[in-house]
Formats: sequence, C-alpha cells, structure tokens
Amino acid sequence: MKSCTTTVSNSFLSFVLQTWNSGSCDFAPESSRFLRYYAVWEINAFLWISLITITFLLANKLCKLFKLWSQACKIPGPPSPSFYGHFNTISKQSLTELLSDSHEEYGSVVKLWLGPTQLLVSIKDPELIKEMLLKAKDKLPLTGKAFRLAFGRSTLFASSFDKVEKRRESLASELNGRLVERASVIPTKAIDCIMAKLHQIMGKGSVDCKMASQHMAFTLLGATIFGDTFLAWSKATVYEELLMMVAKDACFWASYSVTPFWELGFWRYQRLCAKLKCLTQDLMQQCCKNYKLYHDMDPVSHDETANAGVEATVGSKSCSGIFLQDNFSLQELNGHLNAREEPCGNVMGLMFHGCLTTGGLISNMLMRLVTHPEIQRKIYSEIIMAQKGSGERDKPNIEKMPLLLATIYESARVMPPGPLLQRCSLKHDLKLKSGVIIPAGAILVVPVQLVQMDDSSWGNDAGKFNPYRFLSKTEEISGSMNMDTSIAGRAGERQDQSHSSFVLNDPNENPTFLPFGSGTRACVCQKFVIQGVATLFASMLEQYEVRLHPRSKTNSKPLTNDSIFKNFSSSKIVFIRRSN
Ligand code: HEM
Repeated sequence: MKSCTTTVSNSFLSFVLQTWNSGSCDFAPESSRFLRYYAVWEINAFLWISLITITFLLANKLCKLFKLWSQACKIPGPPSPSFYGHFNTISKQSLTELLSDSHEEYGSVVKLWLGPTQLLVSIKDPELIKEMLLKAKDKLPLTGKAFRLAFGRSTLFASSFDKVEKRRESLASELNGRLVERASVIPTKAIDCIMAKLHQIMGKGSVDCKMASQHMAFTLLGATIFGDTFLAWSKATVYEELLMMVAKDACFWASYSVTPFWELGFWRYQRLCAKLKCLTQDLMQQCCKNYKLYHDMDPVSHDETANAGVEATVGSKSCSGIFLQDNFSLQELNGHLNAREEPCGNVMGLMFHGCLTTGGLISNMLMRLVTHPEIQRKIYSEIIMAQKGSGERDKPNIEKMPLLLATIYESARVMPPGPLLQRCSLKHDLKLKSGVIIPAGAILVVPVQLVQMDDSSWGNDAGKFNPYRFLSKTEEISGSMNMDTSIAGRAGERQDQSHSSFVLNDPNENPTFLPFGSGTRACVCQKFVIQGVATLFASMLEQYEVRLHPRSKTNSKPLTNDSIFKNFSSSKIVFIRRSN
C-alpha cells in the first residue's frame, strides 16, 4: 500500500482505501478486496477517459488549425512578416491604409494574419460584398463580448445571429413603421434642450465639435427612446458621462481572451457598468410611471401632466418616447426576458451603439457644413422654402429638403461612422460564388471607407464632398411635366444648381453605399436615424448658422479612421443665432 503513495493519483487512491479500511464497515475480506479492485479500476478508467478526451480535443484543434492554414493559403494576401502576422504592422499603420495597399496589390479579396490562429479576410468587390453580407450572419465574438461585459446578456448585438434574429425583426418593424413618423416630432423638442445647453457652454466662447455632436446624439436618442421623461431627467448629464466612459473601455476589456477578474481596473469598469444599469432602471421606472399617469388621465389633461417638469425647457406638446407607444414598451424591447437576459441590456446597448454612431455622423455633418458654407446657405434656403409651404414649426417637412438629406448621405459616404464592417461565420465555411472559400471563424471585413471612396463605383470625383451626387435634377417642361435627370457622375452639370429643383435618389441603390451595413445584420435604424438627424439639422439650421471658430484649424481632407472615437473632430465651432 505504501508503494502506491508515490504518484499523485495513487496517493488519492490510497486515501480512499485507507478511509475504507479504517471505517466502521463490516465487509468480509473478499468483498473488501473486490471493492478495492473496483475502485482502482474506476479511477484508472476515469484517468484514461480524461486523457483520451483531452487528446481528442487537442487533435481536433490541431486539425482545425491545419484546415485554416490550408484554406487560407488559397486566399491571396501579403506574406506574414512574423509569428504574430500583421498585428505589429497594424499598430504602426492604420488598418484601412494597410488594406488599401493590399487590395491594390492582391485584388478584391485579401487575407491578413493577425496571429497564428486569427485570420482576417477583407472584401472590396461590390458583388462579393453583397453576397458575403447576406451569407455571413454572425458578428465577431469580440463585439458580442464587449456588449455582454458592459450591459449583460441581451438579444441585440450578440455575436450569434440565432440570438438576435427575433429582436431585430420586432425592432425593425416597429421603427420602420409608424415610429418613423414620430421621429420628426421628437427632435424639435430635443433641439430646444440641446440649444439651451450649447448656449450655456457658448457663454465661454465656442464649443468643441466632438462634445457638441456627442451631446446632440445623446439627447436625440434619449428623447426618442424615453420621451419627455428623459428631457426632464435630472441625471441625464451623469448618464451621458458614464455611457461615454463605458464606451471608451468596452473593447479593451473584451479583448482579453480570459476575463481579467484579477485586474483592479476591470472591477472599476464593472462598477461603472453597474451604475449605468441602475440609472437606466431608474429612468425606465420613471418612464413607466409617467406613461401610466398619462394614460390614467382624461384625454383633455394629457398634455398638462406629461409636461409637468418639462415645460420649462421644452415646448408644449407631450411625447412619450418611441418605445412607450401602445404595444411596444421598453419592457417589450427587452423581450420576454429569459433567465439569462439582463433587464435593461438591450436599452443600454441601443443607447451605446446609437450615441456613438449618431454622434459620429452629426460631428461629420457639422464639419462639412462649416467647411462648405455655400451648401449650408442652400440648405437654409431649402428649409425656409419648405417651411413656407407647410407653416408648421413643430414638424419640419424634411421630404421637401432633398439637399439636406443628400448632405447627410454624402457625409456618411465620405466618412462613415464605422470605417470597417465586420462579420463572421462562426460554424460554417463561407463559399462565395467566385470560388473563394473562407474558413469558419475568420474575421470578415469590408473596408467601407475604401469602398465608398472608390472611383469605379462613385465616379472620378469620388474623393470630393459633393451632396449633389445623390440628387436628380427635375426640369419643368411646358409648366406641367417633370423630367428626372440623374446628375450623379456628371461633374459639369453640378455647377449650375441654383435655379433647378432636385429629387433625392435612393442611396441604397448603389451597393457600395454601406455606412449602415447591408444584408442579414444591417442596421435596423437607418431610415429612422436619417429622419431624426435631418429633423435635428432642419430645426437647428433654421435658427442658427454654424461657423468654424476663427482660431480653430480643420483638416478638410477626410482622415482615415480606424475607430469611431477618432471620428469626432476636435475643432471648435460657434452657433450664431439668425436675426429673422
Ligand atoms: C448614424 C447612425 C448609425 C449608424 C451609422 C449605424 C450603423 C450600423 C452598422 C454599420 C451596423 C452593422 C451593420 C452590418 O454589420 O451590416 C449596425 C447595426 C445595428 N444598428 Fe446601427 N447605426 C446607427 C444608429 C443606430 C441607432 C440610432 C440604432 C437604434 C436606436 C441602431 C440600431 C442598430 C441595431 C439594432 C443593429 C443590429 C445589431 C445586430 O444585428 O446585432 N443603429 N448599425
């Protein structure tokens, strides 16, 4: 027995047997010997099974790795400079620039190694992009992890398509249905709040474009989701700060392959996330209380009550926020919660994604307006003309503002809020019609910035900011008939736009217009965002002219941006109240 104690497993065995021998059992010597053999046999079997399972798992991993390497060999791309692939190159050079060089040299599908097991495949050809965005339904595990660490489990923004499919559908049908109609009412109230805040800040001189845009996006989205309650909420400023702090570190903590429970910083981050969650719950409770109050009242007094506490800052009409309408409540957005779902995960996720992307778009729009004052002047005339037609201040008629809409599209084209679209096929290899096979688990990217600036899709002036590319001229013939002439791609004709009227082309007709993605995981809010941002700018430009602060420098050449945080310009701008 003593000789058995030399190995770890045997010492465990002897412990078991000794316990048996010294126990109070009255086994006969044969049965106790049988039990001893049986125990030895069981433990040996357990160790063998463990060994075989681990070997099988390792062999499986190794096979997958060989398969990945052999499939990746067939995809063209620059040779890997080291064991870590192009990872070090990317930290020195922007990924978009590296992809631009690689596509030029190796064609429309290129691979880069981000490590021995991490393959990135970039696609630039419009047809292949369309096919890939339809077929690759998953998002990178890193994206899903960033959302999960920050906001808990949710049914939007998860990596696997199966988890998000249902919630995407319900959100899309609600947003693209009657809520789009409301998107034009909400910003009018939000804009008063935004301008009140900007005026406070501008008392000190100018405002930082990045800060102003972030605040506009936050207020616009908050008012849209939560309604009047949000505009009157005393903790909105703290909420905004917290959201931005969480956003800044989300990807960093998700990038650890093992969640770093040992890091103090991680727990500090988790405390921020918990605070954000408490605030979201507080806001949602207030919304529900106000909603109940509003619905328990007789219809005549609705407006008075819903505006209690809001009247000081915003107009007179009440609005209850998009998700508190009839059958689509905030609770419903979070789903029929299952045990593994966080109560406000979806709402926080939407605020997070919506604020960053919409903030990026607004910042970009503001910078285009200050660097192209002639376009701003024309948009202003368009707003005044449209207003004369309808006479309603509370609801700017953005359908009559094609130049404003085209400027938003063009801003999103020249500098999309996210420079790369990323997808993944987690379980299956992806076979494209061209014959290329992309192994399961590879990171698939579309370099949106390159694709949207490509001469072959956008004409020779693809690198220029020109909103008129999204417009068609309508010429009046014999005073009655309208004839559409597409002016996209005709640089000469674009010079004389002052006396013509225009209609907006559908930007999604061009398959390389991708600021909102496309295919299975495309943004469900495109229509809604465009309408909201257009109404925001229509209300704002009607009252204010935006100018660059005289001492501020701009870089009118779009920067290549690898992160949406870099997308905010830090130029100083001023809002000058119009005299009329
Ligand atoms: C300028 C503003 C926005 C831009 C540029 C934008 C862009 C995007 C992009 C590029 C994607 C991924 C598309 C793909 O992979 O094909 C996406 C997904 C999504 N966006 Fe947006 N977005 C914006 C605002 C919003 C807002 C305001 C909301 C909602 C309040 C929203 C909700 C979503 C949702 C639910 C998804 C799908 C997530 C998934 O399938 O996991 N977006 N967006």
